[in-house]
Order: sequence, then C-alpha cells, then structure tokens
Amino acid sequence: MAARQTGKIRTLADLGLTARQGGAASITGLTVDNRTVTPGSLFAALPGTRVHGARFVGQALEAGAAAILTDAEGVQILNATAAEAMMRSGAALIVAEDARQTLAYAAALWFGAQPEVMAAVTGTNGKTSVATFTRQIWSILGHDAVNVGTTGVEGAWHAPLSHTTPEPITLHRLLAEAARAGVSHAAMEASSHGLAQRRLDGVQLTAAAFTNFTQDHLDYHASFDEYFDAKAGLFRRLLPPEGVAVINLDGHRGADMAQVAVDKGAKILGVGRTGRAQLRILAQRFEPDGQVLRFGWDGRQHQVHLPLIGGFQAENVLVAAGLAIACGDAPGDVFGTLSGLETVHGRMQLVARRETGAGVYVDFAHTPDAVSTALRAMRPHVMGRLVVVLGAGGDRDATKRPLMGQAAAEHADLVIVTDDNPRSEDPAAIRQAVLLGCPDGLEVGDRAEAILRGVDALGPGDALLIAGKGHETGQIIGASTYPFDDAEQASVAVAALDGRLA
Ligand SMILES: CC(=O)N[C@H]1[C@@H](OP(=O)(O)OP(=O)(O)OC[C@H]2O[C@@H](n3ccc(=O)[nH]c3=O)[C@H](O)[C@@H]2O)O[C@H](CO)[C@@H](O)[C@@H]1O[C@H](C)C(=O)N[C@@H](C)C(=O)N[C@H](CCC(=O)O)C(=O)O
Ligand SMILES: Nc1ncnc2c1ncn2[C@@H]1O[C@H](COP(=O)(O)OP(=O)(O)OP(=O)(O)O)[C@@H](O)[C@H]1O
Ligand SMILES: N[C@H](CCC[C@H](N)C(=O)O)C(=O)O
Ligand SMILES: [Mg+2]
Repeated sequence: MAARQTGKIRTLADLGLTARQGGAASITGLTVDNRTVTPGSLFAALPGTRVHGARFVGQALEAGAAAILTDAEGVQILNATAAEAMMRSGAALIVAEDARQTLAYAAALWFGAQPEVMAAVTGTNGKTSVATFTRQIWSILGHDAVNVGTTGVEGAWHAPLSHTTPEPITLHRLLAEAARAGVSHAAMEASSHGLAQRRLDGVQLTAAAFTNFTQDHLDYHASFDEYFDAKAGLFRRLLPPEGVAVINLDGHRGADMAQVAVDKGAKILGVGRTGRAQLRILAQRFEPDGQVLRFGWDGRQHQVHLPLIGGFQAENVLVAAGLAIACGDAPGDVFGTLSGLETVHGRMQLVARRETGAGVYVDFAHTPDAVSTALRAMRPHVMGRLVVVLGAGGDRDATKRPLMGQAAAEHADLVIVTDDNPRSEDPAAIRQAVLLGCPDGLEVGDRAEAILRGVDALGPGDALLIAGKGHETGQIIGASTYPFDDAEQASVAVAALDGRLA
C-alpha cells in the first residue's frame, strides 16, 4: 500500500494538493499505513471501519512523513494526540472533506498513466464475468487488454490482487505499469466497498456498466438504499458526462440506475429482454455444453453460439458487448467475437465428468440471488437431477445464510451444506444458519467430503453444482488459509468413484 519510486519526488501541487501548513514539502511516496512510512512520505490518515488513521500520525512523523493528508475528524484526533510533533516536524498538513477521494486523485497523479480506454462495471453479481468477457472481446479484436478484479489482473498482463477493487495506491501503480507495458484497454470491477471508499475515483472512464442489484454486504452497508447509493456513485461521480452507461434494464433497479446516469447527462446503452433495450435478448436455446443466443441491435437480428452454461451469461455477454461498443469498437466487429468467448474462471465452469456423462460444475454463487440464478440457469442444460454443494462465508453478511439455504432447497433436488471460508466464526453455527433455509439438506462439514458425496450422488444425466468458491484456491479457517480448490477436488472425487485413480 506504499508508493515509492527511487528518485521520484513531487511537490504537493504536482499531486493536486493544497496544504493548510508546510506547503513546500517534497513528497517521495504515498502510503495509508504508518508502518510503511519512509522519509518524505505523504501519510494519508484515513477514516477506517476499525480505527481512524489519524491515531498513527505521531508514528508516521517519527518515521519521517513529510505530509499528512486527513479529514476534519482526523484533525481533531491529530490535535489531541500529535499536535506538538506536527509543529516540530514542519510536515505539511492537507485537510480534505473527503480524504479517501483526495488520496485517489493524488495517486492517479503520482503514478501518472492508465490504459487509454477504461471501463468499469458494478452490480451485485456478474462483475467479474462482464469484465472478463469485455477483455476477451477486446483481445479477439486485437487490443492489448486486461480485466482487473476478483480474479486478479488477467489478459495481456498479469498480477495477483487481494481486493476486487484495489485501494487507490495499488490500483494506480498497476494501471500505470500495465499502460507502460503497452496495455491500451482495461475493464475493471467496481465493488460497492471500492465505490464507498472512493478507491477508483481517480480512474478516467470511457464507459461504465451496471449488471443487477440484489442482497449482499448488508454487514457493511447500513441498508439496501445505502448499498444502491454506493453503486450509483459509479455513474454519479465517476462516469464523465460524455461517457456511456451500459445498463442491464431487466432487474428491478435497472431503470433507477439508468435514471442516475441520465441525470448525469451520460448516454445510455440498454441491455436486456425488455423492449426498451438497444441490445435486446430475443431468444435462447440451451444445449448440454452451451447455448444459442438471438439478439437484436439497431433493427437487425443476430444469432450466435455461446459455449457458456447459464442463461444469465447471455446478459453478461451483451453488457460486455455494450461496453466494447461504448468504448469505440464497431458493433459488427464486436458481435463477430462472441462465439469465441470462453468460460470465466470458476463461473459455471465444467470441471469434471463422470463416466455416465454426469457433469460437475464450479460456480462462485455466494449470495441468495446468485445461488437461485445459478441453479435455475443449470436446469435447461440438465436432463436429470440437480445436486448442489454450498456453504456461506464467515465474517460476512449473516442474514444471507438461511436465504442461500432456501434458494438451494427451492432449486436443487439434493442439497449438501458444507463450509466456505468460516474465517473467525464457528463453522457448525454457520452451517446451522444455512440449514434453517433447507432443513432437508445433508450436513457435511468437510468440503472435500461434501464434494465426494455430491459426486457420488450423481446418476446418468444428473449434474452437480459446487457453489461459493469459484476460482478461490484456499479454505480460510480462523486466520489460516488452507489450500483448497473445488475443481481439483471434483476431479479427485470423480477419479476415485469411477476407479480411475492409480
Ligand atoms: C471493510 C473494508 O473494506 N476495509 C478496508 C479498509 O480498511 P479500513 O480503512 O476500514 O481499516 P482500519 O483498520 O479501520 O484502519 C483505518 C486506517 O488506519 C490505518 N492504520 C491502521 C492500523 C495501523 O497500525 N496503522 C495505520 O496506519 C489503515 O491503513 C487505514 O487506512 O481499507 C483498507 C485499505 O484500503 C482495506 O484493505 C480494507 O479492506 C478489508 C481488508 C476487506 O476485507 N475488505 C473487503 C470486505 C472488500 O473490500 N471487499 C470488496 C469486494 C466485495 C465484493 O464485491 O464481494 C473488494 O473490493 O475487495
Ligand atoms: N448477470 C447475473 N445475474 C445473476 N447472477 C449472476 C449473474 N452473473 C453471475 N451471476 C452469479 O454470480 C456469481 C458471481 O459472478 P461474478 O463473479 O461474475 O460476480 P461478481 O459481481 O464479480 O462477484 P463479487 O462481488 O464476488 O466479485 C456467478 O458465479 C453466478 O452464480
Ligand atoms: N468478495 C466476496 C467473496 C465471497 C466468497 C465466498 N467464498 C465467501 O468467502 O463468502 C466476499 O468477500 O464477500
Ligand atoms: Mg467479482
């Protein structure tokens, strides 16, 4: 989270900052954590969920901070705890109404480059899918493109990430590195946490997209309205008035989000089944390994085979196509790429097949709506029964647990409840909360065993959906992360049960 580059020095004015005192400071780096302050750093003392960063100004000054950026609450804390140290140090003090946003702008200026064309996507579900499809479309069209989000930076340039939307210092460092490596196009996920915390406010967007809005993260946002408002910030604050808003109009808040973008003066490109959509889904036919999609654009019909499982992926694909069009590619060229799209890592991904032909799929559904959507979306591809293995994460929205169980019971023929990152919580208590929604569910705490039992339950024509972990490669228990990969466990289970293990 610290930004330092040997030899790089900036004035406050270079970073767009005006100081209340000590305005002549030279800055050698940016950081939000006093433990990474080095001589000359600007320490952004930000309001946090656990503590205000201003509590650490004393330590930051001792480590040589040349400037402190904070907000009004931070000034009060600073006056009470480090006023004298501040006077003695001569460090600059920058007070901003919204210190997180000011840091985001300063980080953009510090790193000084981003891919020329950038799009961001928000929504409860589908962000990773849309960002990945957008990057795939761009890549097929010959652009050097990346997607940035839950699965890291993927495409023409790679990097791991610990957040879906990285905090601004990490974000602008990687955008600048990607731009300097020749990346011209980037599609990024805008999580509600990221938007609420202004993590991407320094990014220059050409287009922004909205997928859908259902329950998640009510541990962090005080209400549904606050959660919606956080997402609306993408269109209200970030999208420039000359930008294009690509909106899935089908969901119950799609029209509201379109209105936010209209109020901003942005152009709308609507997607969906509704007659108001410019990119309109007209028909879908489901096959065991994919689907045929017919859609309309500008008075003409197009038909394409998508090697993707799940009707909702067609919505995500068209939102991605909308973004590519909004960012300047010709619609005909964009539509020509769609049959070449590939499954998104860990999203409705076929990972193993039993000898009988029964398929095992891994998906990242970890909200009530996503569990319901994923299972309903599997149905038309499956002849027989549908089995689901799922759990719910610890230290996350607890109210979604029984609702996830209920969604599983409603849409699967057999439910196996297991663990999914219990973190600091009691795994058995989380399972019980999920089972409240699916009392007939089978409880198998160990996830590998749950997968084995799920695979064992498959007859010819059946399918198993392993929900919740998608691309993840670990099981977080307490403070430790143990290696765990649903896809790998599925292959092991199939091999063991079909006698293909050495
Ligand atoms: C709830 C949340 O989002 N917290 C994020 C937030 O932390 P915070 O500001 O609340 O941290 P805090 O501990 O209160 O500290 C306040 C300030 O004091 C500073 N500090 C703190 C201690 C110290 O000794 N010295 C010091 O300087 C901290 O650096 C911080 O700036 O800002 C930090 C730095 O930007 C983030 O790393 C941290 O993400 C935590 C780890 C997290 O788990 N976030 C998840 C929930 C998240 O953001 N998820 C979304 C995806 C969600 C989804 O769509 O599913 C994401 O975009 O990844
Ligand atoms: N358009 C959609 N409508 C409803 N559900 C969807 C849609 N797209 C994806 N999903 C479901 O949500 C899960 C997560 O998809 P994806 O990773 O693309 O979403 P995300 O918004 O990036 O999630 P996160 O907030 O965790 O980053 C998928 O595995 C699928 O079950
Ligand atoms: N970005 C989501 C991912 C949840 C994935 C699921 N496996 C869990 O741990 O709940 C979150 O942090 O809430
Ligand atoms: Mg994501």
